[in-house]
Amino acid sequence: MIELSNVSKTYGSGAKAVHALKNVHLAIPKGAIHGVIGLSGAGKSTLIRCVNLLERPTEGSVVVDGRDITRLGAAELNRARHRIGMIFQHFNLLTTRTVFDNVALPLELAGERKAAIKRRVAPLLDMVGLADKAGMYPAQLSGGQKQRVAIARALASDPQVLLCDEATSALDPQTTSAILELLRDINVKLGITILLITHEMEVVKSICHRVSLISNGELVEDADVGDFFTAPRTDLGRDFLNDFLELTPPKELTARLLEAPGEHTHPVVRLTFSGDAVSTPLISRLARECDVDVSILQAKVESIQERTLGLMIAELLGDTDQTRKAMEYLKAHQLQVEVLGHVQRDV
Ligand SMILES: Nc1ncnc2c1ncn2[C@@H]1O[C@H](COP(=O)(O)OP(=O)(O)OP(=O)(O)O)[C@@H](O)[C@H]1O
Repeated sequence: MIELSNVSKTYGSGAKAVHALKNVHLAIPKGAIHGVIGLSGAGKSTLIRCVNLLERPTEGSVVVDGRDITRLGAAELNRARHRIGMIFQHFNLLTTRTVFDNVALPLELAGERKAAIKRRVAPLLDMVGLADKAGMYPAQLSGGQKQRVAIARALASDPQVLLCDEATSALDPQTTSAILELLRDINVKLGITILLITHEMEVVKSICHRVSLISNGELVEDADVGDFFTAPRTDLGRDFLNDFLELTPPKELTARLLEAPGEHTHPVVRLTFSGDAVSTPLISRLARECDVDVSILQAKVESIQERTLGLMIAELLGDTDQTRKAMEYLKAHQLQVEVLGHVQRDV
């Protein structure tokens, strides 16, 4: 449905050139919900704006529903854009128009008749749960209600694709989940393909099927959401995951962590396990089979889509041979083992 091939975007030129996107390839099938995550300035907004040509790529093609929209003339591009809805972090509603008139706007611009507009807007307001707010003005609405109006407006021209630019970033957690629920509903009921950009892993976890990670204008990961949350492939992916899961070693331990092992040190490890490993009593088996003690400092079990993910930070207490054997044992049982550092052993 959406296919970006070799897309690059450079702002400015010469010494002031900013390479916001570099050779991006991205394929999103019809009906998918795809998230793009990245740090501030990574290129998320530029990427999503290239999909409806709010930004024109410097290079590459953007194919939406089989047509390369970078090659369309002005009139054709305008028509193509009608089938690509977009919602924004700050809603972008017209303050002097009522809720009804905001939703009606794209239809008015398309030259629809009043009666047809009325027939179209009423069910849309119903769908987003604002049937009783048609005559109100944006200033009289909460943030969540404003975003619902923006969603109804984006759906007015019957789009095949909905682009969401940090659509929940200005909302509190409860309102965020209600809006995400609505987006999921729209995806299921109307079969609309959704591309969203966010810096919130919670958004990705809640509704996305796949996720891409963007860093300095490059897509560095592109994975099924379950895979990304259980086994990110890059350091940045792991940082996002650990921040989201809040699984960082306690401060007093970090202060004592040494980078390299010493004569009387033992390793502190972060263990990530999924699938069968979650329900297997691996830690007690590890203690028995490798003759080590395991001191658990933090542990957490998360449900991500249909999969369970376990995380743990632990000290492995034993001599060098025992702890090495313990790490091999864990890896052999499909756990990811990351050595966070080493702490001095009490002797
Ligand atoms: N119109 C512009 N002119 C020049 N540089 C720009 C322009 N828009 C974005 N940039 C630069 O391009 C890079 C990517 O910006 P972009 O807004 O796409 O990132 P982002 O990931 O969406 O960031 P944020 O999460 O902070 O919104 C940044 O270095 C930014 O400063």
